[in-house]
Amino acid sequence: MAAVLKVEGITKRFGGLTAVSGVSLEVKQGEILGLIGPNGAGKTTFFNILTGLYQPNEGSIMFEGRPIQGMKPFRIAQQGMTRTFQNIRLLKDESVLENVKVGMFGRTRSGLWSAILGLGSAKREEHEVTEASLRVLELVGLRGFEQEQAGSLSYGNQRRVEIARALVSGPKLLLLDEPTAGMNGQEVHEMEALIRTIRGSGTTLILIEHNVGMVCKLCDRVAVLDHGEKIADGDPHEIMNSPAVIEAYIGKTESEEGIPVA
Ligand SMILES: Nc1ncnc2c1ncn2[C@@H]1O[C@H](COP(=O)(O)OP(=O)(O)OP(=O)(O)O)[C@@H](O)[C@H]1O
Repeated sequence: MAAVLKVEGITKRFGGLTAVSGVSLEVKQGEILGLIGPNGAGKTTFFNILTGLYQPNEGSIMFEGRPIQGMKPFRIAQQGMTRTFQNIRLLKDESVLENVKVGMFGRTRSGLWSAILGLGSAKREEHEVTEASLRVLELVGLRGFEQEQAGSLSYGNQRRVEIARALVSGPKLLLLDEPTAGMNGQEVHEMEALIRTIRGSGTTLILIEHNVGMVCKLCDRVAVLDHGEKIADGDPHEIMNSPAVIEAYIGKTESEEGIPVA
């Protein structure tokens, strides 16, 4: 399988703190890659670098064979890499439909003046954006909710709106930052099914997730960050049993601390 994303030697420093240190990673077409690690390991910083919010101090990023460093976030989204955030970021007073349409910002061809003057091309485009938004709402299971106020939806459904917004432009690679954070068991179960549906529609995914059970069930491969470094990359079940990964999660081993590890 071809690599959709190829990251080599990415480092990001904040003053004296190295949040991401020499990380290399490949993501193949059609796979779900889990990105895990303890709190503060550098996972979100890594997403922020991929999507252009932060510039790395070192390293290179190739997306579909083209370098994307230095591009602004909206340009990277135009290239086909979109994301959701750990904290839900919706226009809570706007309708679900309007929130999803925001995901097409920068993708439309008609200029501001055609829209203001009500020209036919702008109207056609508006219709296409609405149709695309409704299709993606169907995919995430929210058809029928399009006129609801986004802020009035349940937590789980607000996350679905965020995902719909990230999907409406038809990305090749979707980055999900803790999509099940704060969800109950039923919502987690539904999110797993949605992620499978998204992959089934041909989108490659990287998933930051603390729910290890879900990672094992869903991901084809898992990469582990600890203190900014990639300490493992491979089959989810093998990774979860790796001593280095167990130690990263539960701290020092009994040989160092004299405390039996449960
Ligand atoms: N803008 C910033 N300025 C300074 N330090 C930052 C900044 N962003 C992140 N950091 C630091 O970089 C380190 C990695 O943070 P990051 O949020 O990437 O970790 P994480 O693995 O996503 O953690 P969590 O699982 O808790 O979300 C942390 O020590 C954090 O405090």
